[in-house]
Amino acid sequence: MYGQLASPSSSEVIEWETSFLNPLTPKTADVRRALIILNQPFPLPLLEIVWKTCSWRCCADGGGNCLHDLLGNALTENGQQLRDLYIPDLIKGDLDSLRQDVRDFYSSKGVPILHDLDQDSTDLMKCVRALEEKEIIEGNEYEIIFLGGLSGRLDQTVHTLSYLHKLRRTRKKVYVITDENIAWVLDEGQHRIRIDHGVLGPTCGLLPVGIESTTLSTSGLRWNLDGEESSFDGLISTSNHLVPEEQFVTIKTSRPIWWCAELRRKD
Ligand SMILES: Nc1ncnc2c1ncn2[C@@H]1O[C@H](COP(=O)(O)OP(=O)(O)OP(=O)(O)O)[C@@H](O)[C@H]1O
Ligand SMILES: Cc1ncc(C[n+]2csc(CCO)c2C)c(N)n1
Repeated sequence: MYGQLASPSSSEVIEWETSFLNPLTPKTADVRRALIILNQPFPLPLLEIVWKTCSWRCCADGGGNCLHDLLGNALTENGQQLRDLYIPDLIKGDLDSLRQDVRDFYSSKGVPILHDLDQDSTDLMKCVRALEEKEIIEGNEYEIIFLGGLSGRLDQTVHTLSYLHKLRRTRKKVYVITDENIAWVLDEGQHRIRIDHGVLGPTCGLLPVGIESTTLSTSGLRWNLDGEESSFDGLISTSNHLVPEEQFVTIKTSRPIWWCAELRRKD
């Protein structure tokens, strides 16, 4: 399916699951995932989980600072530098945020650091372009996990919302994960999301961002919709709840929407 449009046919139900967020799930060889670390703070337990599930890891410019600083000079139980266990495959961007000491550290570890001066694309887009080049060589599409990008600067947050909305046309699965949420775009059509209640919940939302309006029908939520119109200017399902007894949430939408679910805290 690589290189073709990812839009679903009208009768197809797209299946989603987030078992990769559960540290107990064994890594499956059939799904390749790429991690793109953005310039936003994230906690170590979350990094450990998303790092393990991805086979290609890239830092978008100042994302390299976040990775470097989070790991600090901590040692593993064997006395190894923790930082040495989290060496990305690439750092890319306009490099106006990557600090010199971080650049020197990762350079010394052999990480390619690509300076892309394009002033019409963001560091996030530059990293996706690098992944696309890799995919062309390998002939395989990766699922993407962006770490960060939904909080902080409003222009960057809206850019993330818009960019994933557009990526739905060419890619199958793209997720954004922050310390509080996992979120992704559901294209128009029918979706079934397997809910791991140990990882997700209790709150969730269906967000009509970037569209005039959509008609929504859902099951498995505390407040379901039944062919109702949802729009930015009208009804939006925020602060909805997953139902502990329900293993799946189903969503039928006439236009693309953002779906988000709260991540359960691990402390
Ligand atoms: N405050 C923020 N809120 C949300 N996302 C952010 C924020 N800061 C950075 N990002 C994400 O991290 C990426 C790398 O950020 P960095 O700070 O290195 O570059 P930038 O110069 O601010 O962003 P860009 O060059 O992409 O406009 C950005 O492309 C963006 O996707
Ligand atoms: C209409 C328009 N608005 C803003 C920018 C600025 N811009 C967008 S992406 C980017 C690169 C950041 O690393 C920069 C500077 C532009 N080019 N075109």
